[in-house]
Amino acid sequence: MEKVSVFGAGSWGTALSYVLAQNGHDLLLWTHRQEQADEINAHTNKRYLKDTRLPESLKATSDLALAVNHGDILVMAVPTKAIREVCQDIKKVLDRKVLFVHVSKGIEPDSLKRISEMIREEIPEQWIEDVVVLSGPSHAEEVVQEHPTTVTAACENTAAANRIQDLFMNHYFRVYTNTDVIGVEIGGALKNIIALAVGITDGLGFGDNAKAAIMTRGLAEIARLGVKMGATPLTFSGLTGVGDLIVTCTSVHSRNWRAGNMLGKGKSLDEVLEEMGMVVEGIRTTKAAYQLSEAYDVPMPITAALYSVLFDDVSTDEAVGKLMGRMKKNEMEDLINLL
Ligand SMILES: NC(=O)C1=CN([C@@H]2O[C@H](COP(=O)(O)OP(=O)(O)OC[C@H]3O[C@@H](n4cnc5c(N)ncnc54)[C@H](OP(=O)(O)O)[C@@H]3O)[C@@H](O)[C@H]2O)C=CC1
Ligand SMILES: O=C(CO)COP(=O)(O)O
Repeated sequence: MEKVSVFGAGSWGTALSYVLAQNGHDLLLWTHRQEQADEINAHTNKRYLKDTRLPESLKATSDLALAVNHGDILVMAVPTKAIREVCQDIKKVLDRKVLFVHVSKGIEPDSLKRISEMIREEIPEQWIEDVVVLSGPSHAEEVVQEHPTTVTAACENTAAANRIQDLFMNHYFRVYTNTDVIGVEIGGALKNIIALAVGITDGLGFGDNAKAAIMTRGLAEIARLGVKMGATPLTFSGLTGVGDLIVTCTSVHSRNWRAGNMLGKGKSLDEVLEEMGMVVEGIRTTKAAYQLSEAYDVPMPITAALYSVLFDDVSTDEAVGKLMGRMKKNEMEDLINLL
């Protein structure tokens, strides 16, 4: 049994706490809202997981110091834009080495940092045993129904990845390991952009041909950038690459797909965000990925088209027209450029 604290009691932090509590670990879930801690201690979190009865052993607190002092493993499950703020609060209390795990999917615009890099920037090195990324095709709503789910624990330190594999693994939650932290973080973050784009094409009334086109060419541009950043190409054919792309682009649970779908149906970005009430990571990540494509000089046409819709007021019809009218290409140009 491990002592674990999870920070962030939205859909994913709560679902992972469900798994950890069921696995018999000594778990404390931190939320920044006392009324939410009270609700979780009464075994529900209806805003995020409306039909789920949480295990009796899943305890929550809004006392951050209590949560920091409780865990030998600290799991960061807040949206990307809150990672630095929560780390800064954790740093004020932390006085010993702990293993960090993060489960969020995003890249910070402007700094262009991945989440593991942000954690390492905010927490003093002396208190970090290591940082493990847990990512893969996994909607919270299905995890708490105990439907079979597979994810990856990534860390260059295989002992740390193995420890997190053991922590989460059970009969419905299967965890693989990988040493390619860059590939796992880039795949997990950038698939949200492609899910937004697929949502748009579905909202526009296009069919499965368009969906397959965006998913396949989307994966090509994610891998093109990731490899240039130092990722292993094979990671993009794994759970955190094509696996997470499939789940996010085809599931009704996906907030990114749903947000894109509303955009495709003509709603404004503000209207969409108001209606969602949950994080849509792909929007900020589109900005970051667009900046990364410029910084690394990597063509990312789908990302650029989505960026123009979200931030430059280009209509979805015009963006589709531009993508379809690009100059002729060899499908294997990335491979050809490598040889
Ligand atoms: N949902 C899923 O199935 C999966 C999500 N993820 C990733 O996990 C991360 C979290 O997503 P998810 O749980 O779904 O998001 P939700 O929108 O469901 O919940 C976000 C949670 O974070 C809290 N929060 C926001 N800002 C702060 C802050 N500054 N300090 C403390 N708490 C804060 C929110 O609090 P409040 O309620 O007060 O707004 C809420 O509890 C994202 O990066 C997402 O991509 C990864 C895999 C699966
Ligand atoms: O990352 C996820 C599934 O693997 C969740 O995706 P959404 O944020 O689009 O719901």
